[in-house]
Parts: sequence; C-alpha cells; structure tokens
Amino acid sequence: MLASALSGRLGLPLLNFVLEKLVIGCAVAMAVALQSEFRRFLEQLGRGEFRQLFQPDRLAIPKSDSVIDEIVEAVKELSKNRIGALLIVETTGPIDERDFSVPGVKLNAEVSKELIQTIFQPKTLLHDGATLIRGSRIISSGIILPLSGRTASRQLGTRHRAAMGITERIENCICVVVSEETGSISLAERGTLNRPLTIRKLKESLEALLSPIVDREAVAPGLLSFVRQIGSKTRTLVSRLLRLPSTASRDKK
Ligand SMILES: Nc1ncnc2c1ncn2[C@@H]1O[C@H](COP(=O)(O)OP(=O)(O)OP(=O)(O)O)[C@@H](O)[C@H]1O
Repeated sequence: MLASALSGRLGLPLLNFVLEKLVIGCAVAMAVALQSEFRRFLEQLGRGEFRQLFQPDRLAIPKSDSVIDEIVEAVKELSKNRIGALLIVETTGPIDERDFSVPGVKLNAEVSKELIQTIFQPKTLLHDGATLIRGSRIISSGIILPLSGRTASRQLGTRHRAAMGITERIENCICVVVSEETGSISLAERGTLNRPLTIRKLKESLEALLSPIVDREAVAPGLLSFVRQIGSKTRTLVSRLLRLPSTASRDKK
C-alpha cells in the first residue's frame, strides 16, 4: 500500500496501477482465506461479547492433565489389543472441517478412555476413519482425511498416511495413530510421523506439545489469538503464491 501511494506521488502511473490491483487482489485473497476467523470474530462482536475478545481464547481449550491421561490410557489399551485408531487432537484453535475429505458424524461428548476405546471397536459404525478431539470434547468420528503424497514406510498404509496428510496441511493439530497390524503407536506432527512410541514417550510428547499452548493461552487474549491466526494464514498464502510459478514451469516441462 505504501509503495502504491509512493508510486502515485512520484508520477509512475503504470507501477501505481499494478500495485493498486495487487493490493485489491491481496485483500480479496485474505478475505477468502480468513473467512472462518472473520466470521467467528464478527459473531462475537455481533453478540456483544466484547469482554470475551480480550479474554483467553475459549477455543484453545486447556488440555488438562486428565484429558491427556484419558487419551493415553485409551491408546494403551487399543495398542495392547491391536485395535487400529486415529485421533486428531487440536492444538491452537479449531480446525476448519472443510479441510477433511468427509467430516464424519458429530458426537460432542466428553473425552473418556472408555468412549475412545468404544469408538474404535471394529464392529462399531464409527470405527472407520478418524476421531476429532477439541479440548476436553470428542467432536466427531468417522472422519476421512486427505492422504499425504508421501509414504512413511512400506509397512504403513492409509491410516498413517492420513495422519501425515492432515498434519502437513494444518498446523494446529497433531494425530495419534495406533496400528491395527502391529499395535505400534505413532504421533504425527507437521506431516512427520514419530514412531514407534512407548506409552511413556506418547504422554511426554502430548504434555510437551499441548501444555505450553495452555500456558500461552492463559496470558494471550483472544484478539491476539485472532491476530496470530491471520499471521499464520498470511504466511501460508504467501508461500503458496511464491510456489506457484515454479509449479507452473514444472508442469510445462
Ligand atoms: N483417509 C483416511 N482418513 C481417515 N481414516 C482412514 C483413511 N484411510 C484409511 N483410514 C483408516 O485406516 C484403516 C485402514 O488402514 P490401513 O491398513 O490401510 O492403514 P495402515 O496405516 O496400514 O494401518 P494399520 O497398521 O492399522 O493396518 C481404515 O479402515 C480406516 O479406518
């Protein structure tokens, strides 16, 4: 915008024209990319929840030790009994469910080891696919995720590739995977699969990944969280735009 104003003052009409169009294009792209954040922000404003805007983000719900314990206990049992499972755990803020290939069935139930184990029993209707955990709630089950283009190992199939796929697309989640074949436990973060994990290592990793977020959210107001989301989306948008020309030239070849 500054460059556009400067070029206007310096009498460079062509540059000014191009920069103006670029500014409009960026504004539209940002509005599209940030629509879910804007919607939530405007909804809060519309409801007159001004105080909540300056309070810790309600959506980055504290992962109390008990939630981590329930997840770890469930995974321990599933692994022991070689029952395949795939859990998506949100870290900062909610995931846009449009990033899922199939959104699954809404549950909105309290996290408990019993419920997690029940969901993944092979005879239940919801055992296929992933289960989404937001804070202390199980939001939905039977979610189909986009697969990663990469394969972690030849022994690992689509469940593990789905965990890699969603965590490489979305920064604010991690996935816990239990292999049906071997009972091994994996943790996917930013597209990388850490495996095999012991139960102790899983607990330590979950505490390390989720607890600092709780501490930060406790001091960071909701507006800061909103600004952080804008920053993260802007970085993704810019990196995608920068990757476009090289992809196009590769396609030509
Ligand atoms: N895209 C997906 N999103 C969510 N879950 C998926 C997806 N693809 C497969 N799954 C789950 O993984 C199961 C199949 O696992 P598959 O054997 O192909 O993977 P795997 O990584 O080898 O896992 P395992 O070691 O448990 O066998 C399916 O029954 C389904 O529940």
